[in-house]
Amino acid sequence: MIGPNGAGKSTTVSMICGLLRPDARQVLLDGEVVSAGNSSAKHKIGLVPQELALYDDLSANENLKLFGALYGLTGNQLKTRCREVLALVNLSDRAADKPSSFSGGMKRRLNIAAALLHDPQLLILDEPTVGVDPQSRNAIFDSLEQLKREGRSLIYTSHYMEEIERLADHIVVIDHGKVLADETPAALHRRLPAQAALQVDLAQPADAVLLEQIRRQPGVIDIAGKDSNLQIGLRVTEDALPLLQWLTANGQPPLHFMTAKAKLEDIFLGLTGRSLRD
Ligand SMILES: Nc1ncnc2c1ncn2[C@@H]1O[C@H](COP(=O)(O)OP(=O)(O)OP(=O)(O)O)[C@@H](O)[C@H]1O
Repeated sequence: MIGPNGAGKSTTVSMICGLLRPDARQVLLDGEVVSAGNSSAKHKIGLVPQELALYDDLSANENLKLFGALYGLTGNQLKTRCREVLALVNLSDRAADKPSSFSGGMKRRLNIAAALLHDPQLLILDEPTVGVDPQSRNAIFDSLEQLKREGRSLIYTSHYMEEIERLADHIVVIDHGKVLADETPAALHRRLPAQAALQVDLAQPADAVLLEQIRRQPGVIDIAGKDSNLQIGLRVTEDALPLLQWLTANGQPPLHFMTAKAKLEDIFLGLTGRSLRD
């Protein structure tokens, strides 16, 4: 789920977890209504809240034991689960240390471990990478990808399209409490008029006549850049080869070229607008 600041992501997460009652309709999990009073449905959910929920005076393992006990785990089962979730988030060697000595990324990973103790079917993560460095972000994503491979469902909120693109099989874009798109990444991508970009360096600067000729070639949506360095928006990647052949045949063989898939970020900005949010 992606949306700018204040879009309603955390509110939606609170409703899915039964922490907030929707004004209309209801949340169903496996056909069961999720509500404050339905602990069987809530037991199937693991929540990683936006705010860290850890006790600084307890070690990582003691924190997990406490959360596990709240879910009704005891004895060997509790011990085993603590060990398993610490391994999943790569914190086994820091089990005896207190979160106060952890980096932001390690605290986030411990928070994820806490949400997994009771082996939930559905893991909900509310912007779990806020304030973490790229290394920790990558480690978090490795763990989440492993959970996906194990068949667990994830609901992940973010305002970074690159995170959503890496993880999601289905993307929901929300803003001002409304769903703006609800589809697969491929379907969302198809909404872009130019789904590919071709960057070319020509031997000589392109004049107005050449630019107009390029603009009329099949698949060309728009042209940016200037002189001999052009960025050409193409309908699909397959339009690149005929265009490169046409340039060569018309005395402008590209010195360098590169194709790239257009970014879903543009769709996100197109749907939610470019104005700043507070
Ligand atoms: N469907 C809705 N209808 C009306 N108000 C809503 C709705 N969803 C959220 N809000 C209100 O919008 C505000 C921001 O919501 P929320 O904190 O859920 O946004 P967010 O997307 O999680 O933002 P951030 O990225 O900054 O954490 C809150 O005051 C919330 O009560």
